[in-house]
Amino acid sequence: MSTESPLIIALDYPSLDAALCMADQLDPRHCRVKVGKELFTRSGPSVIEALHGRGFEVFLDLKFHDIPNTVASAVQAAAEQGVWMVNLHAGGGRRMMEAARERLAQHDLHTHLIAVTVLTSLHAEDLREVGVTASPADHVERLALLAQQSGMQGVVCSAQEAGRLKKICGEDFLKVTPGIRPSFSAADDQQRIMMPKQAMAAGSTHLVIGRPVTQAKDPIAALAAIQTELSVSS
Ligand SMILES: O=C(O)c1cc(=O)[nH]c(=O)n1[C@@H]1O[C@H](COP(=O)(O)O)[C@@H](O)[C@H]1O
Repeated sequence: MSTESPLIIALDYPSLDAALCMADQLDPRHCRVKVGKELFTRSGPSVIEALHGRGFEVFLDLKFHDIPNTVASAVQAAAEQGVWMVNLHAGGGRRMMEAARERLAQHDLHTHLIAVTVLTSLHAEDLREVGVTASPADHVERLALLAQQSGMQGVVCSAQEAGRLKKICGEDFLKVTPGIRPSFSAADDQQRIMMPKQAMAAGSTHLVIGRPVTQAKDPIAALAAIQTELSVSS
């Protein structure tokens, strides 16, 4: 089932049962879901099958980063499971991204392929420690341009960079933004954050939201509050 909603709920749970318990409270007409490293490592492809069976479009977030052939094969494996979106790290470089893109084309697979730029948990000092002297915004811009030239359909970035990327990469280039924090939630381990409505106004095309919903006392009330905030015009 396809949806117009920009919301992607991160099912960061330690078991298939816990993830499906949450999914069963969600409506695939109103959001997509994301399966990440913990859940996939524990449950394997069966979680994807179960979510597809419930009508959800799935973003498989395994952030591949390896030599070109290995990443291309992993992306193919993900796409063959019918996921809506899969990601890799732009830091893996042009040849890695091109190999993944070409592999999908060779097999006529239409999964959205996007590249992670600078993780939303990082700030300038973290980048300096790994030898990157550029600001997070400049490094995101550099990686996003490289991702676009390498045939990616978009990037994962923070909403703080979405406006700049809209100008330089265009509106159609996807800006999938985690680090979304409604007024009622804590930042947790995220550094470059923004509120949902502001993120959409800045140019995000999709909002990834995990703990503000999944760890809320009443997850469905939290999600409803976010949806209301998004639909109220300013
Ligand atoms: O690729 C991602 O989804 C991702 C990239 C990034 O830079 N930052 C980031 O938080 N994520 C993921 O987005 C989700 C954010 O979850 P919350 O911080 O709980 O809302 C987690 O599943 C992260 O793994």
